[in-house]
Amino acid sequence: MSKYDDLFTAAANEDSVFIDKGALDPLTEPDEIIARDPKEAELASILNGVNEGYLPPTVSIHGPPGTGKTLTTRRVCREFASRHSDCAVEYVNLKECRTLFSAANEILLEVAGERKKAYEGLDGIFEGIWTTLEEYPEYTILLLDEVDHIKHDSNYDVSDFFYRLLRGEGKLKRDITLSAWLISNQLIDVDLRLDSRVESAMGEESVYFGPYDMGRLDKLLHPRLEQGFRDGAVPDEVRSYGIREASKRWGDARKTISLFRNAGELANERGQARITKACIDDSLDATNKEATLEKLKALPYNCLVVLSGMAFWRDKATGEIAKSVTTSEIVDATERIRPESALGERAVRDVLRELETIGLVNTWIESRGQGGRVKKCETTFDPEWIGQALDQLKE
Ligand SMILES: Nc1ncnc2c1ncn2[C@@H]1O[C@H](COP(=O)(O)OP(=O)(O)OP(=O)(O)O)[C@@H](O)[C@H]1O
Repeated sequence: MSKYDDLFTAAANEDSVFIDKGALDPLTEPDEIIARDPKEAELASILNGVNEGYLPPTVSIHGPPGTGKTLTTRRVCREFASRHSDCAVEYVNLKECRTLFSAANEILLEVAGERKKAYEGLDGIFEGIWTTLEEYPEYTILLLDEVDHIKHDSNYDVSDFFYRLLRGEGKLKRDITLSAWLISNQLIDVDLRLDSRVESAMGEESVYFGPYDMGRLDKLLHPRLEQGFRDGAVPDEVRSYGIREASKRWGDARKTISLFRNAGELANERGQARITKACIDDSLDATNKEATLEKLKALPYNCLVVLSGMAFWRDKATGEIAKSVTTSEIVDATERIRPESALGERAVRDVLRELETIGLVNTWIESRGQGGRVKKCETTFDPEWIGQALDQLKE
């Protein structure tokens, strides 16, 4: 026997709680969309416009993460297009696009299979898009996913980008019918502060995907748990407990699927034939931490500077990171940690407002008698994770 035979024998787990772990990967496309019939009907009714000679210029598909926006919208649109030769659907995810130029180039790549060079500018890219779409069926639906990730950059303005997409000269000249479906966590015209000329060019249509309640999460998880786990590995009361906690905390299908997979891994590590409530509890903490670290790592630079400033001060007695700090303490800390990117009081307040909106920080005003009033803040998660997120970003 080679050392690898021993290695693989030791790694094999005859008593694993899993029989098909792939079923517990949220990236695995399910055969069926579950518990979203009303949303599928709303989307179908908008699509039916093709039969009536009209598609809205934009449709906003919004709602919190993991609520099935992408899965449902893509599936329903594709099924529709496969039944209507006068309709084409293209899907582009804008998550990794750092500039508006690269976002437009992603769209061009999807429709034409090529990218333009920087010197051709947005004009060149949009010209390429319209020339290609001229050859397309009468109606084109462009699904733009994670559209809230695009931001103003030093060369172009988001409103300008959308104006070209909706009312570009090349498009109007060729009489192209394009319906842009904007998938995001926020209502896009509010989030991106689009100007009024763009707002008036956008459609009114919007479809909201709310968080999943317990009943829906249960239905959604049922086939995955059946397929993923051995018979009896997830006792009924543990399954209900996990689903109840997941719906209370997140209402997010992706996180709930991961919750059960992590809990199964913990049961295996602990040599248990079944998942217990303790595995769910530990997995809830781990899933929460994982999700928060992901959120932190995706934040803009100034947000990370402010959070580092919050985690700078230590409690003298315990040595732990101070639970709450004032805005001037944050300003002071940013000067000490990163003098080159230190932030003033006003900038810190703006960033704190942003962090509070996305649920990472709580702020309040504290009265100090004669000393006046100060704004205080604390993180909604363990502040030690800030350092961990920064370390992961350096890796
Ligand atoms: N109704 C559903 N039926 C079956 N599986 C679902 C359903 N909703 C979500 N899922 C599962 O959860 C995963 C995440 O869903 P999806 O990507 O559509 O969410 P989203 O709302 O677009 O999330 P985000 O805003 O984070 O992009 C899907 O890949 C799928 O595995």
